[in-house]
Amino acid sequence: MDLNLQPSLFAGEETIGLRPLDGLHRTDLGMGAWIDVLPGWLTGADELFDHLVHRVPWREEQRRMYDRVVEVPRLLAHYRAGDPLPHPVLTAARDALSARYAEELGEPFRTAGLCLYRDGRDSVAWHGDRIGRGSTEDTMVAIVSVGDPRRLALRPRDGGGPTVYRALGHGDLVVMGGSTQRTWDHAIPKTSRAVGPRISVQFRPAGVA
Ligand SMILES: O=C(O)CCC(=O)C(=O)O
Ligand SMILES: [Fe+2]
Repeated sequence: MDLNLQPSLFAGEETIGLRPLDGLHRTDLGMGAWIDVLPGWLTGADELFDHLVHRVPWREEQRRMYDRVVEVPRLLAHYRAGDPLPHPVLTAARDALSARYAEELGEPFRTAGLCLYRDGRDSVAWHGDRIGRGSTEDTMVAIVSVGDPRRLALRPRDGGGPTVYRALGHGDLVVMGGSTQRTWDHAIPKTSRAVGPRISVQFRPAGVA
């Protein structure tokens, strides 16, 4: 794969693992929506990036846009409930998140979607994860990011209020919860800055997409 992979300063030095979830910080977005953020949850993020970029069976996807078929500007991989994940730390992350949010979520995280943004031209347009139950029910989508940070943008669907940004990469965790998927949209905007690749891993409960 032709990726602009920067050699890491710390390559091979940090063990891939998880820090405690204690430092999670919640931001109330209003309308029952919130995000929890924990920078640097994952240690050895550069090593994990390297592993995932080479081991995951990345797919290109096309999408029909009116009368045209367009390339989705990022690479994708999807793991259904029960599928083995591409690194044991992702299984540990999913289980730690399920335990942490058990009471509030009422069910475990089950599926994992992986996205690879090769450079600043890769992106995802404004959307909510509303293909499944997220359109009608409160739910959660937890995202672990490795590689160069990209901005996750969130804005209320009704047009009221300013856009919220969080730069995510290098092992950061964000959890979108409550009504976020149906009352807010999110996006990874394109950027003209010179950025290296980023991989995001999204954990969702069954029936949320
Ligand atoms: O890359 C990200 O952090 C967000 C991806 C996303 O919103 C999605 O795949 O639904
Ligand atoms: Fe999304």
